[in-house]
Amino acid sequence: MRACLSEQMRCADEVSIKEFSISGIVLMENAALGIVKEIEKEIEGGRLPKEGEASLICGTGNNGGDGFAAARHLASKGWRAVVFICGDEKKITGDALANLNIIKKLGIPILSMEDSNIEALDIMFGRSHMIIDAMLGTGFKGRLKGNYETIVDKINKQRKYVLSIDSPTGLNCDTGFAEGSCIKANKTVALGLPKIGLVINDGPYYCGELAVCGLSIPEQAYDRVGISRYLTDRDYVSGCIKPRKAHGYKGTYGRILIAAGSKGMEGAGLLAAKAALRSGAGIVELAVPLCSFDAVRGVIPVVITRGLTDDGEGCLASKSSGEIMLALRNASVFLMGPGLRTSSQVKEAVFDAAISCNKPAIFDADALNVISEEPAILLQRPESTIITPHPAEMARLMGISTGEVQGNRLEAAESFAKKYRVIVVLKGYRTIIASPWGETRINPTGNPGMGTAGSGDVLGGIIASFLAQGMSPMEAASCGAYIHGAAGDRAAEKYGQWGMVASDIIKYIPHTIMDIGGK
Ligand SMILES: NC(=O)C1=CN([C@@H]2O[C@H](COP(=O)(O)OP(=O)(O)OC[C@H]3O[C@@H](n4cnc5c(N)ncnc54)[C@H](OP(=O)(O)O)[C@@H]3O)[C@@H](O)[C@H]2O)[C@H](O)CC1
Ligand SMILES: [K+]
Repeated sequence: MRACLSEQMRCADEVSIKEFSISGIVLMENAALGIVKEIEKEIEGGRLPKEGEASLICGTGNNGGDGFAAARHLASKGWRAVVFICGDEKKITGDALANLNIIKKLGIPILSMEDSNIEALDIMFGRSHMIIDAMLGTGFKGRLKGNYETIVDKINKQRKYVLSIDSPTGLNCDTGFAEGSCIKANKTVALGLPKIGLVINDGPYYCGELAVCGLSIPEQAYDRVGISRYLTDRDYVSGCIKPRKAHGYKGTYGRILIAAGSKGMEGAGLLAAKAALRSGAGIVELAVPLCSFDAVRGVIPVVITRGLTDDGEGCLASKSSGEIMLALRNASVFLMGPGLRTSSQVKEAVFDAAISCNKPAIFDADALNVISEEPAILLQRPESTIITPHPAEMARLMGISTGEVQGNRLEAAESFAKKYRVIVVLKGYRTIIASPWGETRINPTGNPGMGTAGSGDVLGGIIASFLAQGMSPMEAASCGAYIHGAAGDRAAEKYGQWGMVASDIIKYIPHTIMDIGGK
């Protein structure tokens, strides 16, 4: 599913209205129907009573208009809807005014700043079973002004069920950060497309559950606006995980060469190798420095192992790149980096391999740490190269601080991907997958328990595996991040976020793939 900026949503709205003749009042009506449908799901799930009192807190823009229309539909379903208008009623125009006039005629109680003391809100909220936040949506900018901050704080204090229309009031829909007070919703119904700020940074925290109501805006409208950021969803992943061929054999599912490890860091390559096999790769060969060879040989019987010349100090020697190139002749995909450590010889080996390898490749961990000394080396690789940095590695690659990366995750990943013509998988909360051609995907799965040693090695293995099985690099990176996160979510259910370790993520890869439709 696509995700967009507020400005892009406004443009898509305009295209729908002007070019496809879907009038604004139709969009607003669809919004109201979609909101009520989501409320009905909450009733079915026992999170709301069948009928009760709903307080709809409406702003003077179209977000408020959605609230007026939703009040009408709720009233028709037996709810006692009470509307509170924040701000100057005279500012209400267009479709929002049309809906306000309807609810006035229907006799739905409407309170406004003029005839109601703001303190009366506490009594109103106290009686309510549900508070609907229809104050501000995509029109909100900066920090809450006027009475909004007080009202938002009052709503949050109530601890009632809160549903936000389009966006929690106070949240910047583009950045996913709130500069001041912000509604903490139980559910947010995004209209049209989810805005980027709802799915990154603090957005998911304020949104609660995220539902999307399409409003009948056609895909052509989004194409016209050029929206090329996506939230990876289950349907996308299950579409990429194709049934295995009846006549397939191990060679059909690719052969991966993993160059990894150093003395004492043998686990990294083993985790990547096992994750690759558990996600369907045909053959996996693990190449480690000779000094680590005995520690990996036979640990996973189904993994082929190979020793590479070491530097006598526990790491790869620079001349190992020739041996890597030999091994790569049989491979369809190359993964380099987990546990290599950094040294000038490792750097030479990585650079030689990066320049000489013409197979699809993934560079991870220490391979990225050495590449960060001269990132331009990536320009010598084919465009399909994937890099999987965590925020500190991304910061090193870009020569900025980790804080700067985390404050602008999307922009960091996208600008690096474009500049160095690689697919960037920026790990962390809501992993970003950015391509050189402008397509970006945000991954919704995963949990804080995945911040554990070896978790990134598992991700590298899964991506390599999907690549080896024929997915495009963008699909492999996006589906890899999704399956890794979803397997991590299962591991967290079983062991808890505190207790789970990287090998637990691997344990749940097969079930996660089966669940998504892979036989
Ligand atoms: N997605 C769609 O296709 C549809 C969306 N709809 C809904 O419309 C809103 C967007 O409506 P819009 O009127 O453009 O904007 P808002 O209602 O979100 O907000 C406008 C008001 O916001 C005030 N504002 C802005 N910044 C602040 C602030 N920092 N503090 C307080 N108030 C603020 C602004 O007031 P000014 O005094 O600054 O002018 C406006 O009054 C979208 O989110 C959907 O809910 C359609 O209904 C259907 C199609
Ligand atoms: K809102």
